Amino acid sequence: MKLANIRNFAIIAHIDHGKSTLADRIMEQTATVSKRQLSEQLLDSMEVEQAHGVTVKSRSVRNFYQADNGQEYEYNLIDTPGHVDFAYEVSKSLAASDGAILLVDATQGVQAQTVANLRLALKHNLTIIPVINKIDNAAADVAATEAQIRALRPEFADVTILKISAKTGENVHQVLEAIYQKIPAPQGKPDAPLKALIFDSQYDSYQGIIADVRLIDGTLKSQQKLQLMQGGSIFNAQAVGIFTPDMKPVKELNAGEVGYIVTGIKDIASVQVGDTLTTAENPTKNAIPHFKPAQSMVYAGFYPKGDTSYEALKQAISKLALNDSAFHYTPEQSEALDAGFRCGFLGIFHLQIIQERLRDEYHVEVLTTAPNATYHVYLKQPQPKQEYLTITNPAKFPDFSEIDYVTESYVKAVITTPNEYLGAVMKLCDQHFGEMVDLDNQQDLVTLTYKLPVSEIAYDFFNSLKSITHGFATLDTEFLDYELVDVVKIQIQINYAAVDALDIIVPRQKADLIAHKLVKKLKYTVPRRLYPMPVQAMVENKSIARVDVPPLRKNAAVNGEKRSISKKQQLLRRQSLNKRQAVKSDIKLPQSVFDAILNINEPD
Ligand SMILES: Nc1nc2c(ncn2[C@@H]2O[C@H](COP(=O)(O)OP(=O)(O)OP(=O)(O)O)[C@@H](O)[C@H]2O)c(=O)[nH]1
Repeated sequence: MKLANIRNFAIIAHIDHGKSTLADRIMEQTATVSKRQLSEQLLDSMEVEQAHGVTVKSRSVRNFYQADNGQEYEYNLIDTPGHVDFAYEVSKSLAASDGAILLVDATQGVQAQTVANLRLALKHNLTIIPVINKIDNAAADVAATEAQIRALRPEFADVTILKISAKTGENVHQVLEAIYQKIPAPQGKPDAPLKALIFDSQYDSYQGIIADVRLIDGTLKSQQKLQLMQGGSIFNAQAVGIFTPDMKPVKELNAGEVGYIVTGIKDIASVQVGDTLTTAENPTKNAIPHFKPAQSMVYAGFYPKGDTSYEALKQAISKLALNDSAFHYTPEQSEALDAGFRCGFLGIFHLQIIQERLRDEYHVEVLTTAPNATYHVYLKQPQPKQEYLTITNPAKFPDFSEIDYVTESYVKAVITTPNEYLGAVMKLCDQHFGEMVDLDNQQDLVTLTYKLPVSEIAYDFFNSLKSITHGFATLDTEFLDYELVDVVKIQIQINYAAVDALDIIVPRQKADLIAHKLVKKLKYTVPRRLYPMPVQAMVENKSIARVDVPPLRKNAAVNGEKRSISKKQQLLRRQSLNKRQAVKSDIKLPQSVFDAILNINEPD
């Protein structure tokens, strides 16, 4: 296809505004897939996506469109996720696009993620086509939505805003026509040396790493000798192809096109998203500027569970990380749980999706520790060449006697809520040490901007926000900086033995409350023994809360047991022996113990 007839575009929107449904209609109306083939939301094929009804991974698909002007166009469409935790996926897709369809649900109007994704698209200099969706819905307020869209950008003031129903297909044809009329063709040079952006990748046990590429210049063929400019690997392309949306091999990919390449490389670390692909013989001079790596907001430990071995978990995690470049991991060792990994995520929903993908796609069982934020700990006697320690695992938090002060990562949280919930939202933010930065009132909606510590929103903040606003509020977060905080570590001892995997860092002000809640929860989740076991929460070497996990059987010393005196004495001897032995904890902690910590930070 000649460059002038290629269009690469993404569909961006707030969550549930209909991106995947529009992608389905586009594939149907361009006959990329037949109506019969088209199960609903064809591109959301992952199990987790179907279970949650959301897009998690971006996906690209090539369509051929017979336009009303008599010409044929190649439309490379990239469907993107809408949830805040997957903004990094969106930004990778946008780097491979020249334009974006900005879809807004007429029943909800412009929402937080509409604005955030539009901002991202403008950062990539994309041409935007605003489209109003769900006009068939009785609750649609098309005029109000149109006014909101026009108010977003000065250049939207007099553009045509299309009004469609992705569900019924009404006016989707107008979108197909607007794509070639409005979005520019790619700018590449077909005769220049090969320059291609790797914007995604996945691992196949037979074919090795398969990378999604967007060609800027040149041609990419199978059996070509290729080179990765950052990673340095040199390899022969095993095959090249396109997504239709299934993988379909083609002879070559040309400047401006989007497709995949089978690298044959099995070493997972050698292919990085954002790298530039070129030929080994005649390489391009300048690499494409690298993406900014995604910044992890929350961390949690992953440990093998059940029949899963450490090696199996390691394999699964490294393959998954290849497919999700916002997911980071490093090996770690816990006294209580042995060898595992400290993993970084963009948010709690991201963590949940990764857990489920490990289970569904890699069939490994994972024990997940309670999530935490990142801390910078400044010591009284700093280590040489190290101003502060970066702590992503509470077990590594230094002893309080060595600490001078601690700073914690903060985010800017933009919350959009209907007016009636304003009071409840402000109260929630106050309870989480939020500091209001801005309040903007537009008709029935209020947009609140808060500065919040990551640890306060890492747990259940988003769910609490959804619940107090009956699902109407939206949350958009952006990393700000590190700020001074007064925090302490709560250490848990079960039967007098410290369990490092249960360590948590909390604000000093809340330590007492959280410690009491925590031991109470542990009372019913720690597996029982034949004897009672104390569970204690320690802060700065002092026990501040304690409960006893009840024994499995009655205590032999309890009155009313119909046994002989000698039998009782024998039982008592055994019980006290058990107590003395339990110096190092040998208790196998089930997932429910860690889940008990998950929402500990929430007000009752
Ligand atoms: N009435 C009506 N419903 C629609 C229309 N378009 C999408 N929907 C429905 O809206 C819901 C969300 O649509 P999706 O296409 O999954 O939305 P999405 O933007 O891809 O969502 P994420 O991938 O989670 O960000 C689904 O139940 C669709 O059936 C439309 O034009 N009219």
